[in-house]
Formats: sequence, structure tokens, C-alpha cells
Amino acid sequence: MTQPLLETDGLAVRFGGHVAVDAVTCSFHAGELTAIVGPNGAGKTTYFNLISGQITATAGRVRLMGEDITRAGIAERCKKGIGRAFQLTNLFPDLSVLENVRLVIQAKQNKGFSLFSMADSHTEITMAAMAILERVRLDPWKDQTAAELSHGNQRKLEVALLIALDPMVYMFDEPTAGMSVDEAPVVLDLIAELKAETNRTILLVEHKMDVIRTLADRIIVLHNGALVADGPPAEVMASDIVQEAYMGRELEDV
Ligand SMILES: Nc1ncnc2c1ncn2[C@@H]1O[C@H](COP(=O)(O)OP(=O)(O)OP(=O)(O)O)[C@@H](O)[C@H]1O
Repeated sequence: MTQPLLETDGLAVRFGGHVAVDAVTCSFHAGELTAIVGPNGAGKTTYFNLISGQITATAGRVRLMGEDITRAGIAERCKKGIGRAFQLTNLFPDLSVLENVRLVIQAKQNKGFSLFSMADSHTEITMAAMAILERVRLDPWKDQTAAELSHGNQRKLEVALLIALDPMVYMFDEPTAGMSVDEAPVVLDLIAELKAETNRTILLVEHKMDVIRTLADRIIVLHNGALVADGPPAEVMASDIVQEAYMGRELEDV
């Protein structure tokens, strides 16, 4: 089997006496979209934080393409190819939508990444940014400030910034949360496109069963911080451990 893009090996973090992520060993491969599910407080966000570098593990390892990045900070992981959907606070609220995307392209270019290395002029960066905005259907709002956007459009801008970053590992935390029924499909279609066209790996924390069914190749289930199920969606959802113990009711409720 090919080398995983991303691996966590016995990854754990303890907050005081509470083990929030409990020795999770898991590999993620190129071209694969994995949904991470589990009841509230299961450790999904904490596992994400350990991968993206928001918090540091108390035990275990994170490896990106074989390289140990367990001790790397957020910026270093980002530079190496871990891209987490920008939260609202990562946007520059007073800059235009276009400028936000241009800044990410420029930052990536300055760090020697290849995707936009040909875009060496102001015009070319603007054209690359516009192409991304068209993809996420934000081009009509290009001159508005990020702060002026609706919630749904701000989420689309987060996706646009991630596409501009073009990481090896795309991380989405409930990407359609708070979106209207009209807006959510745009973001879901984009994630499906990313999956189809890139050799990246995509991680998705998600509660909505329909989203998981549409997008996921694989589901991993966390419970009390531990990995308790891992496999194709139909198999995992039908498993006794998921149905009986915790997931069935929660996911059906959605
Ligand atoms: N910084 C922290 N300090 C102390 N405890 C924390 C911290 N972050 C998370 N926890 C605890 O770790 C556990 C896992 O939380 P986490 O937010 O990762 O769960 P989750 O699966 O993402 O839940 P949800 O679906 O509600 O977002 C919870 O019991 C939470 O209270």
C-alpha cells in the first residue's frame, strides 16, 4: 500500500485528568475523504486541533508524508501542507473578498509553493483569485469586505481561502453549519470537486448524515476520545457499536 499522506500514531491529549483524545492510531490516504463522527464531546475537534497544531499532543505522533510534525506549530504545519478551513477570525474582515484570496495566494507564492509560482504579477494573482471566487460563486461579492458578507458567503470565502492555499490535507469542520438550504449545496459540491480532482486527503468533522452519505469514502468514529470504528460508511453506520452505543440516535435525529 502507498504511504499515507497523514498518520496519527497513538495520538493523545489529556486536559488535567481528562483524556480528550485517547491513543488514536489512524492513516489517511490521497484521494480519500474521511468523515470523523461521534457524539458531542467525543474528541473530534480536539483530534482536529492535534492534527492542525492548535494544541500539542501529550503522547503519540502526527506524521505528514512520513515526516514527524508532532512538535511543529500551526504555521509550520500549514506551510508543510495541512490546511484547515479558515474560521471567521482568520479572515481579514476589513479587506475585500478579492484581497483576502489574493493575500493567501501571495503568501503561498512567497513560501515557494508551486501552484501559483507562474503568477508573478499583480494581474496574474488577481486572475488566479478571481478564478477561485468564480468556483465558489463569490465573484459577485468580490469588492465587498469579508465583514459585510452573509454567514453563508463567509463560509464560502473560508473554502476559497483553503483552495488558494491548496494544502495536501484539507480539513473541514462542519463546513455547512449555519448555512441555508440554498447555500449548503455549493460548498458540498466544491468539496466533492476537490475530492474528485486532487490527490489530497480530506478530513471532515460532520454531524449531518446526508452530508456524510454524499461525500464520505470512509467514516471513523470517536467515542470518549478513542477510535471505536473505522470503515466504509454503510458498514460503519450499520455496525452494532455505532447503532447501539451512541451514534444511531444522534445521527437519526439530524
Ligand atoms: N482546552 C480544553 N480544556 C479542557 N477540556 C477540554 C478542552 N478542549 C476540549 N476539552 C474536553 O475534551 C472533550 C472533547 O471535546 P471536543 O470538543 O473535542 O469534542 P467534540 O467531539 O468535538 O464535540 P462536539 O461535537 O460537541 O463539538 C470534551 O469533554 C471537552 O470538554
